[in-house]
Amino acid sequence: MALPRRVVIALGGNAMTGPDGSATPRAQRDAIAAAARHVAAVVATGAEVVLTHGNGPQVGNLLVKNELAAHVVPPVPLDWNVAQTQATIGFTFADELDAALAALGSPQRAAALVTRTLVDPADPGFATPSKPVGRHLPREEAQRLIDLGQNWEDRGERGWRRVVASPEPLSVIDVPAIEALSGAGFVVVCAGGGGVPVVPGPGDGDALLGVEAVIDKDLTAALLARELRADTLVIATDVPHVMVDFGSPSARPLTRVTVAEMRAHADAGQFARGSMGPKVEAALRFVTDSGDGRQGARAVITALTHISDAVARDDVGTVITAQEE
Ligand SMILES: NC(=O)OP(=O)(O)O
Repeated sequence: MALPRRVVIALGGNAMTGPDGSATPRAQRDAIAAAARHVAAVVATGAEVVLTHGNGPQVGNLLVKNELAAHVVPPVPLDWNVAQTQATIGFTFADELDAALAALGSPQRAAALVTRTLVDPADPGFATPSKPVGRHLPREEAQRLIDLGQNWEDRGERGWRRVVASPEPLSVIDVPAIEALSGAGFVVVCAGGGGVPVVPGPGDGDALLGVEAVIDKDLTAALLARELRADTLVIATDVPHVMVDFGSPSARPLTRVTVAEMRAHADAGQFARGSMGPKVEAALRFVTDSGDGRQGARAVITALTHISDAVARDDVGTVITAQEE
């Protein structure tokens, strides 16, 4: 297998909290330091690396702070919260990536970019909140907040979680800046939390406007990878493989699958909405939409601890390709 030239890596917001879901600054810094070492190992393979990350736990916590302090200081809209999470996670990643790269003897350094993603103001995702954010709560506490007008849904064993509007990403506005930074040798941290959602201004030549939503970062990662003409999209999660028949005696890991096989599994309802579902959808979109004359675009879904092996080898994680190779 030829080593990829450009790799986009997507990390979940949960990978940047403590093992118990703790989102204290110390827990987030420690988790990001561990993740940065794995990302630096990918850089050491020689690929140009662009890193994007989630913000589900962090942006949900900012929402709570806004609401609790609303009688003291003016609350800010959700798109501002997304930008704030890009800044805090971005600078922490830049610090930790710089250290991890230096430890490997790499001269490369990181740069974090506040990034906007265009969405359609008429997207149905605004009317039907679906993106889980923030902490899990027991049903009784969630019900109290539902009674106050919030949207919460049952997320199974861990409890209930708030859901917010989540439109489809249409275009990553700042791709030219990402390309310039990457071309100058930086490991670029960008499009965090799926990007700050923006819509066109009301008139010709008007500035873009932020809108209150949180975009799914895996779907933005697929779009970003395609717009950057990456060879490989790596979606890091907490399991080594995507499973089918999960939780049943016939459960089995998927290793190498074609787009057609993976689409059939997805259509059969194998992957949970709000967890493995968007990762699989993102992988399918990237491989399908990258079929514009380039050979070998592939997506890998695997554990964070396996990402450098997944870039250098073709037998690690769940590998999705256009056709059997
Ligand atoms: N924005 C987003 O998808 O974040 P998570 O991956 O943390 O849920």
